This record gives sequence, C-alpha cells and structure tokens, in this order.
Amino acid sequence: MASFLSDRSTTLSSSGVGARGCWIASKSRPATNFRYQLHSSAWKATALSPTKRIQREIPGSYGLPLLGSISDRFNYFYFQGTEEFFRSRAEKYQSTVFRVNMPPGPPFFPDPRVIVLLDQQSFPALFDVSKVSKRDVFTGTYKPSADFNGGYRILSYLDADEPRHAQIKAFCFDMLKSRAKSIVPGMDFAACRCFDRWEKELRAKQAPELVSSIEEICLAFLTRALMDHDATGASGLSTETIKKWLAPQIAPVALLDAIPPPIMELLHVFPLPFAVVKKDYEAIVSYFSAHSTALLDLAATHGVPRDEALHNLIFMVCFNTFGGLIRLLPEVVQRVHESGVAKELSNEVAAAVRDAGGRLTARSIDGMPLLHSVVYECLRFQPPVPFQYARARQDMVIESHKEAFRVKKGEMLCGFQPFATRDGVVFDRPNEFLPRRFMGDDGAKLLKYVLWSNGPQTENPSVDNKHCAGKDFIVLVTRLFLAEFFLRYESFQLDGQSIKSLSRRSPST
Ligand code: HEM
Ligand SMILES: CCCCC[C@@H](/C=C/C=C\CCCCCCCC(=O)O)OO
Repeated sequence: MASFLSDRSTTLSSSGVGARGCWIASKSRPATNFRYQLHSSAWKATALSPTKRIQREIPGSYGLPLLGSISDRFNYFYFQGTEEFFRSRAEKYQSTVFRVNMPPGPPFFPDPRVIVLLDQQSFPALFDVSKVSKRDVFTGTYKPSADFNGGYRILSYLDADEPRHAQIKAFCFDMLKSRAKSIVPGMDFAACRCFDRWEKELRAKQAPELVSSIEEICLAFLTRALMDHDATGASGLSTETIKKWLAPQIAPVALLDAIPPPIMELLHVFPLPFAVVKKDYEAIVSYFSAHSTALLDLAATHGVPRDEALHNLIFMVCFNTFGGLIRLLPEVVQRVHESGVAKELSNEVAAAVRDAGGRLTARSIDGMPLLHSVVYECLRFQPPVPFQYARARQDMVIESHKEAFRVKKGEMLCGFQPFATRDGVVFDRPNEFLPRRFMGDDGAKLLKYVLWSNGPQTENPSVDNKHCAGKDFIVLVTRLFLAEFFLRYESFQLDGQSIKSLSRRSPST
C-alpha cells in the first residue's frame, strides 16, 4: 500500500505573499516549500468509496486541561507552524481525522477542543447543515463580542435554521444582483486610477507598494460599485480604519506580523474589548449611514430592520468582502508572477476584449479560459480563509479516505482547508501551482474539489445553506482585476512586496 505521507516532495518554490506583507495574513501561513499534501494518488483506488467500517475511536488527545491547549497553540503558531502542526499529527495517528486543540485558548476562550478534518472525503461534512450547526462558529471556537457589530448577531454567525438567516442572506443576494451593472465600471475606475499612480511613481523612480495599493483598489471599487461613492476620496473612510476594526475580531486566531509573540499570546487567550476600536467603528457607521439609503431600503423589503441591516451591510462590505479580497488579491498577483503566465494571460485578455468589440465586460470575461483556470487554481492552492468550523447537531459518522469515525452530538469539527484542496487523491501534483489545471472538460471535473467558499465550486449558495453569499461575485471580481491589469500590461516584475517594473502592451496587439 502506498505510504500515507508519500509523494509530498514536489514543491513549488514560492513565497506566500501573506507571510511577508499584509497585516491580516498570518505568519502561520508557511512561506516556502508547501507540503500540505497528505495522500498520494495511489490512494485513488480505495478512497472516496461509499462506506467504511468504524474500527477505532478518533485518534488524538487534548492533553491536560490548560496545559494541552497551551502546548498545541505554541506548536501551531511558533514551534511547528500550521503545516507541520497538522502534518506531523496526521502522520503520528495515520489519520486525516484526529483530535487536537485549536487557538484561541483558556481562560477567556473556554473550549479549544476540536476534531480536525484534512481530506476531501471528510471535509464536506462541514457543509451538511442538516447534520451540523454553524451557529456562532464563523471565526472558530470563539465569537467576537456583538459590540463590534452594533450589538447584533450578524448573518455570518447565524445558523441556517435561524429565521433571520434567510432574510438577511436574501438581502445580500439582492444587493449584489441590484448592483451587477456597477461592478465592471467600479473596478475599471479603481484599478485604472491605481495603475496611473503606479506608472507615475515608477517614472519618479519609486517602487509602488502592492498590498496597500490593492487595499485602496478594493475599498474604492466596493464603495463605487455598491454605493455610487468613492470612500477613498475626501469625506470618506480609510483602509486603515477598516483594518483596525477587523483586527481584534480575528486576533484570537491570527498571527499578526507586527506584534511580538508575548503580546500576541495575550490576544490568543484574552479578547480585546470593543472599546479599543469604538471610534473607528463609529467612523465606519457614520460613512455607511450617509451612503447606503438605497441598500437599506432594499433590506427593508426583505423584512430586515434598518439598523440591523446597516450593521450587516458594514460586515458584508468591510469584513466579508474587503477582508477577503485583501487576503486573496495580493496572493493572486504573486502566484501569477511566479508561475510565468503573465504574457499568455495578457494575450488572452486582449484577444477576448477585441472579439467582444473592444470593451471589457462581464461577458467578454467569459472568453478567457486561462484566466478562469488561474483564478480557480489560486483559490485551490491557498484558500483565503484556511479553516471552517461546525458543531455536530447529532451523533454522526464521518469518513476519511480510509476509515469511518463516530462523532458525538455537540462536538466541534474544524476543517483545515489547504490540506483538503491539496489532497493527492483528487489532484495530480497537488503541491504545484498549475495555471491550466482547471481548463477543458477534465479541468471542469475538478471544480467540485475547490472549497474556498465553504462549499464546492460547482454548487450554489442559498438561503438554506451556509455557502458564502459572495462566491460568484469574488470569482468575477478577481477575474476583472486581473483582466484590467493584463489589458494594460503584458508583464511585470515584483521585488518582494513592491512593483519593480510594468511593461505596457502596445496598443496594436
Ligand atoms: C475573498 C473573499 C471571500 C472569502 C475568502 C469568503 C469566504 C467565506 C467563507 C469561508 C465562508 C464560510 C464561513 C463559515 O465557515 O461559516 C463565508 C461565508 C459568508 N460569506 Fe464569504 N467570502 C468572501 C467574500 C464574500 C463576499 C463578497 C460576500 C458578500 C458580499 C460574502 C458574504 C458571506 C456571507 C454572508 C457568509 C455567511 C453565509 C451564510 O450565513 O449563509 N463573502 N465566506
Ligand atoms: C479577515 C478575513 C476575511 C475573510 C472574509 C470571509 C470569511 C471569513 C471566515 C472566517 C473568518 C476567519 C478569519 C481568518 C483568520 C485567518 C487566520 C490565519 O490565516 O491563520 O468572509 O466571507
């Protein structure tokens, strides 16, 4: 039988953008030599089979009450890092399902015990809302105080069976639909303005900074596209204000670059009070109150009271969308740079736009198969949100590729996604970034294993599930961002987090 951990030597020599730049990305995302893969393709014969026998209890241990969680947390963040943390345990237990403590920890975050899921067979258990509850598990084993959200339990924290869930999610879908026509012009405005600035800076022998530029693009794009206003202008809102509000909400599970470990450890056991960002949130509320009348009217048609809708809207735009995009887009730029597909992408974008009459539209994007594949491969290779949590509603059975395990009602499941999306049973050369992986009929068959949105890429979010409401929006926006870039440039050079050079396409090509 093939070794459980075999075939994990193929690595892409790359560096994770998150590890070096964006504050919000954690150092726990490994910078080089990704080895997330646990299974080789030799497992294909036995894996994904319908039923297996329950032969043993779920392996792993939580250790002594306080000490076990401290030891696991230190290994997760500092001594081993996330990849080795999970990989070494999977090897020790010979299982992709096992028990361990996840951050944050006691005394102020009381229960860190989870059952980890690391393969494509077990991971979808997290999506079956008939068997698992997603109530208050959006950020993990803890939930930030509702003070960060105007006192409301926001949509992302609601279980699918809570009545408000369907109302607010329907509002979210409707908002995206009602603003569909503004998405392309919104990105065009924000991206082109930024590209003009980059060129000016390069002419002045300065090196434009990638991550902060992308943050600026995202905020300008989102507020233009959704509210017909540019928050990055005067009387607006700064990206720093939004990031300050986001930080304490994810600090319990993140490794923030700028913070020394002893202080960070405090954040992993003690929630920062809302008071530290109260002023920032007030600025955000004031901005959205002034610019979201039409969207709040729309929310009212779904039965969502205005004030609750306002705080949900802020969360959708600033946490879900802005927070997600500023993790995703720098990573995308880095991957495209390293994989050497810039010129081909640029040719593909230019040809499709020419064929569609010379304008970049949502429809012209359809004729860009390499671009589509590259975006999916980015989302597979480094899912922007690495973990998803869910609590068993009832006693249930979870299958890994080789075994079945009994899970008790109330136990917490934690899927660590990069292992599942680098599962060698379903993906060839899973640790390599292959720009063409999702092209053609065979590529399309792999999309069901792309899980970044808390569900398979081939399925749709609905008011009855917990699949990300922005799934299609994010894929479109990422394509649009790249298409804008490659319509103007045919190649680029990065120097760490800075843009070293940009070469424009000649207008005739
Ligand atoms: C790169 C960007 C994004 C990423 C990586 C992302 C990822 C996710 C993930 C992993 C979840 C599931 C969390 C859980 O385990 O419960 C989720 C849920 C959610 N996302 Fe996103 N998302 C992104 C953008 C968006 C956008 C653009 C919107 C809407 C405008 C959005 C709205 C939501 C909502 C409302 C939920 C909760 C769904 C529900 O309650 O049924 N997200 N997202
Ligand atoms: C700031 C992150 C924004 C993502 C928005 C997206 C989904 C969020 C889901 C859960 C929030 C978890 C926060 C991620 C912390 C990552 C820490 C790490 O890397 O180890 O919204 O739908």
